[in-house]
Amino acid sequence: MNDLKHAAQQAINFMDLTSLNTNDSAEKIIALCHQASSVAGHTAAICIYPKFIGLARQTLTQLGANDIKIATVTNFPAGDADIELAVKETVAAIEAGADEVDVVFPYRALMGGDEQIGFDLVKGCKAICNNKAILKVIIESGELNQPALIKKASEIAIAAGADFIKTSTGKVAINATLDAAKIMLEAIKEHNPKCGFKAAGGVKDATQAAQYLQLATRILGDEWLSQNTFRFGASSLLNNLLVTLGHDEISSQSSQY
Ligand SMILES: O=C[C@H](O)COP(=O)(O)O
Repeated sequence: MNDLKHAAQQAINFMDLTSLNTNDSAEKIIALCHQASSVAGHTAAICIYPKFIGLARQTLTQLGANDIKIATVTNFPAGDADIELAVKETVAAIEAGADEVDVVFPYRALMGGDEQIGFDLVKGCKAICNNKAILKVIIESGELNQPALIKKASEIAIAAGADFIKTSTGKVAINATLDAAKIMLEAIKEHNPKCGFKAAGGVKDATQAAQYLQLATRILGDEWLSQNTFRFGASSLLNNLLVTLGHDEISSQSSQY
């Protein structure tokens, strides 16, 4: 297998196949579950709105694909500084059966100089997730924009117990970038290499995916890289990876759903 194919295969295994659109429907989520159990292997997770968790669980069970985790989002996409609401949404997500919760860090509060609220919000959500779900913290690196703020948000999230730090919601102008990823991966290396990293938003092809994987390997080493520490959050990457691996495009595979 050449390097690009190897990266494509890894990226499938490390992917949170995502659908977080206002027009998501039962049919679309069922199709997403089918796509996630791809001919080239299962993705790590699907990432969907909380109201679809039950349907996704049922569908994945029918497919014999319960190894695919169900991730959902809270405090999303605004990243408000309302701890009570973020915790309440996280409680509801876990009660609905989420395996993984991607919570948006109150990044605008941090930009306004408040470092405490982000810590408290992440700590509050982590206390709910503990032993039941893993917590990914979306720092919204494209909005933070400045390297010092990206580093600070990463450090706060890690200190408050994040299982992963994640670049972006996919809903703002700038989503995952290699520059932001480098800062976040270095923060993980410095503060807690058990914390994972998720590049989300705008990762569209195997070449881009390979760049993120190489960066992570360069900073944290080959042994660090696994489904437990690295994810891509992506809605359209899978198709390109399948083609890279010599399979049919997913649109034709999923047209029956
Ligand atoms: O977390 C994942 C993103 O929302 C998906 O972004 P994308 O549509 O650019 O792949």
